[in-house]
Amino acid sequence: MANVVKASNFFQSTTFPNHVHIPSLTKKPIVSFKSLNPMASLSVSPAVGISETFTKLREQGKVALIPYITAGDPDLSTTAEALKVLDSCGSDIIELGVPYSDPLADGPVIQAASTRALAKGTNLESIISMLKEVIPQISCPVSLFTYYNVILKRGIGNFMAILNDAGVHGLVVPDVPLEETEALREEAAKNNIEIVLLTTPTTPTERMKPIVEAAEGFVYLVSSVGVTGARTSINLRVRSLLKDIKEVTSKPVAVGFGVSKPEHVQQIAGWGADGVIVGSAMVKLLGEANSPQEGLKELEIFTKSLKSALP
Ligand SMILES: O=P(O)(O)OC[C@@H](O)[C@@H](O)c1c[nH]c2ccccc12
Repeated sequence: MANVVKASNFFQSTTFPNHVHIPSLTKKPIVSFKSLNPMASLSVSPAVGISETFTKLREQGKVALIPYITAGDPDLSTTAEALKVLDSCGSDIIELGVPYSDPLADGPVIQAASTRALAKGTNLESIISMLKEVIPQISCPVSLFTYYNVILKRGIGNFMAILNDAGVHGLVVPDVPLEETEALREEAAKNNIEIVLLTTPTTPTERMKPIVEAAEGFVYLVSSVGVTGARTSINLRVRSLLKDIKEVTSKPVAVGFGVSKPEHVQQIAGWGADGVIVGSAMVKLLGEANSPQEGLKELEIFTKSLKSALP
């Protein structure tokens, strides 16, 4: 695995990896999801978009719980069930990661999850096939999470149309250079998709401002330098970083990286964040359990513990 660059350099990079490893893509969906759940025909009211979700939460004085899981780990049918569990446990937005062979900004937990998912043949096509079945059954919006090359490989317009057709509402692309986000936003807007952008503790103010200005849905504040992965404590600088960002925008700001305990989400909410993103801690429960059923049960218990710690 390529040596992982510091996320701070990573996010400010104006170039992205010039080596491109794209897993071999199988064209047919891995599993048909119709048979999995006899209730599959049931659908809930269509989810509203990312911005609307935050508007509603603000009116209720609530803070968004935003889990991240890697699609296809331990397998896509478990991912389908995990999305429903996360939704039923009160997640407000779900970040679903497309596994990638060179996840430079990811720590060992998500890197391992991506490797397992790719080994199972997971690709964008099989993920989209699963989402077309599951999204009508959940009430919270889904935001896809992918590295830039997955988009470029298919063409930006085609990629956005694929997401729109599946009912995806948001998109997070951690390695897209700010200078290239306009092309993404243009095609995304045609497909009712909001492009979330990230800022970090080492992003200079003069760069944070255009990022915040261009961000749609919410601003993703990366809490600490380095890669994704549960931390024992949250960087205390997040408090002042939130203040700095909120001085230049009224857009919602959600904090991610390292969040792994109810006291973390409580602390971040207390600092004025509009949302909290939890990834590795969720991915670990699902991907490293003795069985998919056990992983789903632990995910449910953990998600409920985080939700109850949020206003
Ligand atoms: O895993 P953590 O430390 O809880 O952080 C959220 C993170 O997983 C998710 O938002 C994410 C997954 N891969 C990324 C790459 C870059 C930025 C963010 C991410």
